[in-house]
Amino acid sequence: MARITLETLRHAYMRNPRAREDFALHSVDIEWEDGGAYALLGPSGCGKTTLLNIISGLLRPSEGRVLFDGEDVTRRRPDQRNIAQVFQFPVIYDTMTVRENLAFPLRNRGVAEADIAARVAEIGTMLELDDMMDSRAAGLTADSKQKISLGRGLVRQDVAAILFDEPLTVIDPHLKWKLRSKLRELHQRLRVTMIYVTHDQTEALTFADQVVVMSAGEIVQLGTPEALFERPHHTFVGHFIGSPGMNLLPARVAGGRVTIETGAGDPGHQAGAATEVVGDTAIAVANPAAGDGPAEIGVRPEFVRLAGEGEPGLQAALVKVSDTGRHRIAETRVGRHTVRLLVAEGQGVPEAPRLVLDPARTFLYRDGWLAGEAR
Ligand SMILES: Nc1ncnc2c1ncn2[C@@H]1O[C@H](COP(=O)(O)OP(=O)(O)OP(=O)(O)O)[C@@H](O)[C@H]1O
Repeated sequence: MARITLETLRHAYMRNPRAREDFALHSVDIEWEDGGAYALLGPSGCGKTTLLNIISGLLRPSEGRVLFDGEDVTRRRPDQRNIAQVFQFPVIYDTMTVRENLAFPLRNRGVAEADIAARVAEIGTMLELDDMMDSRAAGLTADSKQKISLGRGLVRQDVAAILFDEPLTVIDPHLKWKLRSKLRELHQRLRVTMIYVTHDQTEALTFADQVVVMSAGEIVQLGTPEALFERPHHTFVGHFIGSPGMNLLPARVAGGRVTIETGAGDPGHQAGAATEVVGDTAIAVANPAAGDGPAEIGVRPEFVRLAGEGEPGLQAALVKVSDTGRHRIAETRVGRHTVRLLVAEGQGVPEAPRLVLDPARTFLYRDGWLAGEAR
């Protein structure tokens, strides 16, 4: 096992990259602790696979260094790095039995036969493959084949890390949940560094102790699932994590005072009388609002509530209330902007509600980043 450090990595697939958009990865700096369970989360095309392939050595970065326990491995080939990688689709030998497939990575490295037999049996049991150990892989379902792939990734005990690239894509939805919990349990037993790539927030949040969120070739936050929820470092994290995501409203800072720009006075604004917001509304935020200029306010629907009788609040207009099964969500307009909030079962929402944003959970963002926070 190893601590993996990525130092000022950049990668471009094209020759002579010039513009920022020519790079698939921009200046990635991160340290993966030895034995950690990480999820690498981000939308399609943000650079997750590129990052994973740089760690495993399938790809050499255009710039920067990869260190394992402080040792520079940037120029080492995959087979010299001791990394196990599980891909989206099964990589197995169809003509071999399940047992032979699982044993293969160990035989390849000259592990003693008695040790192979014990380890293969253990992994087979963990993945519930016991009753098919002597069947040929060719005849098995896609689910079972992918379980073998997972097993081949997990079977070696000497690896620096195991990398999973969307490994449950081909798995049936009900089995997906089970396997994800299984992987988490295996991590707790094996304590090997695991990096699990996904674009699915549920998958990331249930698997990992630490989630690395990527957007457009950049890491925008590394934190626990709670930290990503409670204090998003970037508006992208606020929006991408959570269902529904964070409310974002254009704002302005002047002399330390933060006001929401409701857009109510804009010529294009078609609000009815009840929705009209007169002027801009001062808002209390949790982080420093230093420096005048344009900004954004972010607050999650969980931290917006209806004002009580006579309590001041942000004037809004109700658009609709929907029930997702898990929550009731009220969608409102504040001037030109949408603000969603969670409302309790049976709680009435007036046509012209006033909204209170929890000042401890309302943040100011500048150019997308949480204001006043070190990156
Ligand atoms: N072999 C390649 N040649 C050229 N461009 C590539 C290559 N592989 C990836 N890219 C580009 O690099 C960027 C990052 O791709 P990457 O596959 O790393 O993203 P991803 O987050 O893993 O996406 P997905 O979830 O769709 O796999 C994308 O713009 C992609 O088009």
